[in-house]
Amino acid sequence: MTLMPILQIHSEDAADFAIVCGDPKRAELISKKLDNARELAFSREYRTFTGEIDGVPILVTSHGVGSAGAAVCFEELIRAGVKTLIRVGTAGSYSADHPAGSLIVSTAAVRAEGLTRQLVPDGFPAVGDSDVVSALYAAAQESEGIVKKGITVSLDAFFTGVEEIPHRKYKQAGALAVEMEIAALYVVATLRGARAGAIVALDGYADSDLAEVYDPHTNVVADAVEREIAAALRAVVMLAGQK
Ligand SMILES: O=P(O)(O)O[C@H]1O[C@H](CO)[C@@H](O)[C@H]1O
Ligand SMILES: O=c1cc[nH]c(=O)[nH]1
Repeated sequence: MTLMPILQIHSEDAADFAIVCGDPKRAELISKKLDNARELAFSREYRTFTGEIDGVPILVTSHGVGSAGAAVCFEELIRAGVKTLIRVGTAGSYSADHPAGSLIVSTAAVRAEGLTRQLVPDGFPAVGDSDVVSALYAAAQESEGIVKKGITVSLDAFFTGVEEIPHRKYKQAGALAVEMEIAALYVVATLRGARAGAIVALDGYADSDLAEVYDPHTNVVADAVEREIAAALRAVVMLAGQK
């Protein structure tokens, strides 16, 4: 039995599946959908619950905001024994075709952050596992509302400084939305031999042309978060059945 030094969970409590999300309160919300849910640890921004969905053991852990801290969470979950990680997050949209309340399943992420540059060479892709992405997309399509799958962008900066973030170019190249941790998740999972996927609920526009006041605390976003949680849990059950 090994204690993970930062998450403060023991390897004996690990499950094959983990859902990860930025917000500790969202981790608690997800835990309430599980059978036999129990809090394992709340260390720094990392809050971990254990439980079961349709008899499948699962962990839920919050990873905080930003790739560097999130990567610590992904690394320790994998070291503890987790084999499949699913991020359930929020993101800003690049298109009025998928406004706030829509869901995006991330097939791959643009590595527009600094953490993965310290892990792998330039040009190394941040790609989701095809089985996990397919299960998430199939599960999400069972829900109401707009669901798309495609490339997302992972940034370090949430608020801009004097440097321009090339949102327009990412959008013209085909990216659908922007958030902060999927690239780290996909690179860490690939490096460590785990598999990962991600689904995000859109909470507004990130594109400078479409930008609006950022307010992720609306009913539209809360409904979308509920739908993505349900989709992620359905995907876990589907993936567990494929073994
Ligand atoms: O809602 P979460 O999972 O935190 O995801 C998004 O929200 C945070 C920014 O508000 C960043 O962590 C970003 O990736
Ligand atoms: O990183 C993020 C997350 C949600 N919405 C955004 O616009 N950006």
